Amino acid sequence: MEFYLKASLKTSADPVVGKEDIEKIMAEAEKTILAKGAPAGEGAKIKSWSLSDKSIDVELMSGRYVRVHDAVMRLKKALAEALGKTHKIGIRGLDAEVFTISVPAEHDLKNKKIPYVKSVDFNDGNLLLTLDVGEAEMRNQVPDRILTLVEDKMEQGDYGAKAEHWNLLWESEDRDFHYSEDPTEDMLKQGWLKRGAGRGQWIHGPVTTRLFRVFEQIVVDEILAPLGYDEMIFPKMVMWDIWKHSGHAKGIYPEMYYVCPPKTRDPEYWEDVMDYYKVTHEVPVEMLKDKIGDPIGGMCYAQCPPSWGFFQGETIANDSLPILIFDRSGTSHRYESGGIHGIERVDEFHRIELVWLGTKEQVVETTKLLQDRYMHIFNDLLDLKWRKAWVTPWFMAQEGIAGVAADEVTGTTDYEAPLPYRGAEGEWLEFQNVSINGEKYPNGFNVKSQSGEKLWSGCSGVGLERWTAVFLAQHGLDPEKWPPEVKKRFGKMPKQVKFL
Ligand SMILES: Nc1ncnc2c1ncn2[C@@H]1O[C@H](COS(=O)(=O)NC(=O)[C@@H](N)CO)[C@@H](O)[C@H]1O
Ligand SMILES: [Zn+2]
Repeated sequence: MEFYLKASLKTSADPVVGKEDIEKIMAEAEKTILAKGAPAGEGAKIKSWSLSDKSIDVELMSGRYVRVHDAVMRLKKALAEALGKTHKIGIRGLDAEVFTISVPAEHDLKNKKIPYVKSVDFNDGNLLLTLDVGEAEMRNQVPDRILTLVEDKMEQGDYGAKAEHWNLLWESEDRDFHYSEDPTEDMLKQGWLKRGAGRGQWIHGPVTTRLFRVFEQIVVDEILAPLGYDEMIFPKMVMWDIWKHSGHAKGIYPEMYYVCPPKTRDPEYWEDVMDYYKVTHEVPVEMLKDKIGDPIGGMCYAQCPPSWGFFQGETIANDSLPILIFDRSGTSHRYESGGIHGIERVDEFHRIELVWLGTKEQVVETTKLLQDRYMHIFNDLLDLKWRKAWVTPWFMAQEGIAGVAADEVTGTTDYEAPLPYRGAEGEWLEFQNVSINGEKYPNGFNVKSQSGEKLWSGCSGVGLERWTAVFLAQHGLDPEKWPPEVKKRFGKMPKQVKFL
């Protein structure tokens, strides 16, 4: 896999006066700034460079490490310092004249309409993507996301691009990580958990269960109690009708777990199945197919849709608004992409789902209060390296729609964190999100307000597997090394079952 960039760094005056300094930087760069963060020899390379009377033109190449768009920013910084200080020449901007990514691929992409991708050419086992990106896109990791999107397609088969929309909102300061193992591997070794019998399913022992409950308690103590959220229990088997009103019925099919009832409770009807098992000790799945009814819906997927059945068709008194509720009553199930994953990507997961509804002002205010509380939790209690990004609203992604919502307020903020064991350029993991869903659900479920003002809603999904994956990936498995607020709540390590 190879990145190539031909860039022109626009200078405020003819850079030839700084030729010596530029030569020095270009000569050393591959060993210094373009090598930082990469395994030996895998940094970015300078293929060529030259000066025009108003720019420094450079050709860069790279593999997976120090990608050309990161490399050119590092070069720009070094050149700007050198030229600025001694020659009072500024670097005005950066034009990417040619930006290509070549990826090994078995086949061409079916859907070539990917944002910022000018062309996709497939020949002899390679996909050549020609990008049309500016400095902002290069800073916002757009090329990385295009690569991830294309690699995901390779891995999952190219079933239509849900082009990701992603814009960095905020990032915490860097932290030194003293641990860089894959926490799932470590937890398996220490017997904290075991893989369940099902795909992407885990059995949590006393230690990880304790950690889940510590995180849950932090959410209760720091958010739900102080901000006045009331607990409810949302149904966990979701009927088609709910997903028709929520919009999931447009696109949920490839990733949901379906639920079918028996055609009848009459035991005689099932006698042949039971006899078959008793004789063969095999479950006659083929026979079952004719004896079960049509799927009535599926297992909980997004967690909030079934709550709207409580408000559907109602008019809500003004003094009941804003309504602040949450649910942690059961599991969510998604038929996730193939391959063996750690606990960061599972088919059965545990989430606290917060839902709030009211007028637009009330929802925007509630969301802001919530974001502030999360900022406190991740900076002061969990002590994480993390960031927030504005992304395609979760409900659009789940309906297979790309892009962003109509207005600039409606949308999803993804909370992401690096997993040190994935390496410096490794993909960050989304560990929760906060969304303003606009009028979508009150409209979808026909919910009105006494004042007649349009109702808005928001929701936030706190994934306990994800919090745990991020927390342990950054802090390791030794409670002595955990931030005090987590260590205190965790208490004494539960006794471990000893397997001989
Ligand atoms: N396969 C999975 N494994 C573990 N956690 C998951 C998985 N899928 C989603 N989650 C958790 O659930 C959170 C919200 O999921 S979401 O699809 O992004 N958003 C929604 O469904 C919204 N209804 C808010 O919950 C994610 O941020 C993540 O923390
Ligand atoms: Zn939700």
